[in-house]
Amino acid sequence: MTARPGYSKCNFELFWFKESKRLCAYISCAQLREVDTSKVLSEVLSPNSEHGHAKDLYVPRVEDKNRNMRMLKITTMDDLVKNSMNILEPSPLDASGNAREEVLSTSSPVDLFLLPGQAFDRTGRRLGRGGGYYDTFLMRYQELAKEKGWDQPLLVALSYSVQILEEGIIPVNSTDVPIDALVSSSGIIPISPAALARI
Ligand SMILES: Nc1nc2c(c(=O)[nH]1)N(C=O)[C@@H](CNc1ccc(C(=O)N[C@@H](CCC(=O)O)C(=O)O)cc1)CN2
Ligand SMILES: Nc1ncnc2c1ncn2[C@@H]1O[C@H](COP(=O)(O)OP(=O)(O)OP(=O)(O)O)[C@@H](O)[C@H]1O
Repeated sequence: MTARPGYSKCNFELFWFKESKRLCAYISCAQLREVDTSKVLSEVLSPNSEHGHAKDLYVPRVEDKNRNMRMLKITTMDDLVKNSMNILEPSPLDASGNAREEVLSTSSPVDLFLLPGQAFDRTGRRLGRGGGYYDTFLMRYQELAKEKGWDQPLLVALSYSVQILEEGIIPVNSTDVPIDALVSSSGIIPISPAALARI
């Protein structure tokens, strides 16, 4: 699988991305051969960019092996340090020693999640890395949004074309949270009514 230059540029012209004010995104890991999010996230964080700091960005930090992951706010890529799995993640404290804002404790909704995965299908199945981190987190977030009466965020997975498998191959269990849309270099696949309504 080769990296595709320009991938992020074309797909993040995406309406959903442009419209989002608060997003949760993964920090891509080359070893895991994930779609690169570094360029688009640097742009989100760059004060000189077209988007400025108009968007709040929260990224994952794994807390333990018990499926606990938090999404912490970062303001610069320098907020990230490598963890034991070689994935960049935010330190719990910012440069001034203050606890970073956690998305489940904030008072406004997230519009968009950019999700990683090993494989996906057109019915919204996502095969993660077996940690259950995202499924657990997404379930918690969706419950919070329900309690607060917020719109549910759009769950968009970033995929290489070869990671999109035929229907019925990816196993699902009751805890799997389906995705709303798939974005690959060959285009956008809206899946849920929410994605179709917002395209
Ligand atoms: N970029 C990124 N960040 C992420 C995730 C992710 O999938 N991608 N996660 C999503 O949950 C969480 C971390 N979970 C992870 C779980 C396993 C492996 C991993 O390296 N798995 C190896 C096999 C390891 C082993 O079994 O020894 C692999 O898949 O090759 C990485 C991240 C939170 N952050
Ligand atoms: N919300 C949840 N509550 C309880 N157990 C869960 C929940 N979500 C996932 N699990 C359990 O965690 C384990 C791993 O889940 P799964 O294989 O779906 O992870 P994954 O989707 O591959 O990983 P990730 O979500 O981190 O990308 C499974 O045993 C699953 O039943």
